[in-house]
Amino acid sequence: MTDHLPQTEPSVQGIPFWKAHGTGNDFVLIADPAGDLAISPVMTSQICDRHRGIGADGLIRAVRSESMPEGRDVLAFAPDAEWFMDYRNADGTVAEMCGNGVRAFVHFLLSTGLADLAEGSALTVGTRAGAKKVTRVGRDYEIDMGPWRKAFPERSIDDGTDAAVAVPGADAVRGLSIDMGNPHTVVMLPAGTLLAALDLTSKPEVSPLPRRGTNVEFALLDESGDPELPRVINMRVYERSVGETQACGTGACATAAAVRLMTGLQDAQWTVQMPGGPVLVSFQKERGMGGAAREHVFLRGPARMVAKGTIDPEMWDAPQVNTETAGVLEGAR
Ligand SMILES: N[C@@H](CCC[C@H](N)C(=O)O)C(=O)O
Repeated sequence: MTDHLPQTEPSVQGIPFWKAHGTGNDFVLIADPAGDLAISPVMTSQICDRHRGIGADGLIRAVRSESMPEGRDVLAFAPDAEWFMDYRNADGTVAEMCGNGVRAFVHFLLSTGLADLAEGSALTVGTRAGAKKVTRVGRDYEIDMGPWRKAFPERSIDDGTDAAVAVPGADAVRGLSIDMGNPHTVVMLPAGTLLAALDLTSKPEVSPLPRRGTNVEFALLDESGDPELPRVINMRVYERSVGETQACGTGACATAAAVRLMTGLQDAQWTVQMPGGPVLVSFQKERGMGGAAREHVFLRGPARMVAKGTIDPEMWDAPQVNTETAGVLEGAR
């Protein structure tokens, strides 16, 4: 595969970027095959700013796995993981994994010619949560997200929950913390709750809080679905280091896993309906392993390209502070 993309060193030409989304969870993507770009947290938050930047829930840098230390760690056990998804949240912090992001990432690799993938074939990508196998299925992508696990296996109480969650204007509710490579706490709301009425303009308080913080999902089982189709869970999410987003892929997987645990329903397939659209979450026992078979979660959904452009050098090369207002304030002295 040739690196035919425009050079991405900071320069008078600016930095090429692409924008894509998966069920409304949107990302700025930058190709940096050799891992030359130093993208600071401040730079990331400026790019993701919806008023002063391009605007996105996260920034994804596509780096060849061999070109960064976390990528080389993945290559040690997944030698086919040529590309690494370097994922940053909108506030500039690094995240281990992003389910919608992986779909957008693979779609980006294909759209820009950095990778090829025939219908029905799979590509392995590196992430901070390990290698993920992604299969192209029509206009969708299906990711083997690996096994899920309870974040606090010793802590669940009788109702299957392990955490208290508080949102403004509502009584504290109970949740269950699930590790999908990144952290999640899932609250299953009682039937009849109006999901749209939840105030997710500020961060829900979670106690105990998983060590690396948590994404918080609010889930409502849809009892009115067609029995011939996968059961539907309606869900909203408050993402760690971002805020409310239209959709969260790892969150959808954590939600389906938690709802199965909390309800005892053992369905293998679930539709998780989020404000940005539905994804399909499936559970499958790992094949061919000795000992206890672990259960893998599969996430299927779309990814779409939106735009491509150039980050202007005025922004890219700017000092990493808000000089814009600093100048005005200086003049007022
Ligand atoms: N939207 C993502 C998750 C992105 C990372 C998350 N905010 C975190 O900090 O863990 C998804 O689709 O999974």
